[in-house]
Amino acid sequence: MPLPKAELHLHVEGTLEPELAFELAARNGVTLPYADTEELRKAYEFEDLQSFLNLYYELMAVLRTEQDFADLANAYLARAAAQGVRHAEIFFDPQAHLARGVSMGTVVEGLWRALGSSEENHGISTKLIMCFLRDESAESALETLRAATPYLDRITGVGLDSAEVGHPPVKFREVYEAAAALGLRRVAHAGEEGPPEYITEALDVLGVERVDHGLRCMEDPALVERLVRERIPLTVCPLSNVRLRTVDTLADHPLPAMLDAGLMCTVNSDDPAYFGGYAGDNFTAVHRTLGLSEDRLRELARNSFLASFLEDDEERRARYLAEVEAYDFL
Ligand SMILES: Nc1ncnc2[nH]cnc12
Ligand SMILES: [Zn+2]
Repeated sequence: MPLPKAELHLHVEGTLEPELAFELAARNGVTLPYADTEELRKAYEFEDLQSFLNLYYELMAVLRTEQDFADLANAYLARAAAQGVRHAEIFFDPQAHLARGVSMGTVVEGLWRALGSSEENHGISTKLIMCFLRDESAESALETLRAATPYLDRITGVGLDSAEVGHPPVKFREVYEAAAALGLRRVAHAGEEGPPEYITEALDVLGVERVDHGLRCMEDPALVERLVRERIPLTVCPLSNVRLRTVDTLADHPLPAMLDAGLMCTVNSDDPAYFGGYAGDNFTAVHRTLGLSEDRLRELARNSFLASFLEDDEERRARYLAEVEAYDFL
């Protein structure tokens, strides 16, 4: 049995495996510019975040109906369950779908077909986090939030993703204020490719409770000290950082230094279909390559539940935490 964990940084569109992409393409009469899954997999060589995003948005063309989104989420939940994920807070990118003529209702209700029965079907509790694309306008983000208002009972929080550099958090001050007023939780990608200042801005201007990635905080000791003092969780994604060349190799990953500094890190998969591994694979990789001890792995798993938005169900959180403490690595 794998170590129980929560997944807090997972883009559902990034779980689209080549096999499912071709299946949905056939179902929806969409032609992909790749002959087969093998040729598609060969395109998974990324230079940086943008080169990945180009493929990520291109493949979304196959997602058209509620059932497509349900199938996508169910396939993820089944894989996550096999890797010890007990709770998942799942990102989705509505603007990428709205732009293709797929409605907010299709996306949210489709995902909900899987998430609403995830506990029974997969033993995983879930929450949904709606992300704004930071390379789109602030007005578009506000429109997206408006389009989501009929579905807010399904949505726990908002996030910020896509191309980071040149799109500082401050651009989204207004939509984050509006989201907070609606009672939504707030997270944002910051310090993946962007500078440490973006992390500070995400905290101070957007009021985020967790920072997604946050890796580049390590360039600013004062910021590290603050993140430690305020116990701000960072959702680190080791295999993603290698594939997107944020770090040279996994052996160079700053995760051990981050933990030694006292940062509240969690380990997550980001876009597992593209980056070579799901949550458990990321844990295994940091154990094997970075030599993280069993105590450190347990700390990462504990942090994942502590950093999750389970305030509405503290009993459940306590149960998951007890599972982590009782876990026997042998
Ligand atoms: N790692 C990542 N960074 C920014 N935006 C993303 N969208 C999907 N994955 C992402
Ligand atoms: Zn991400």
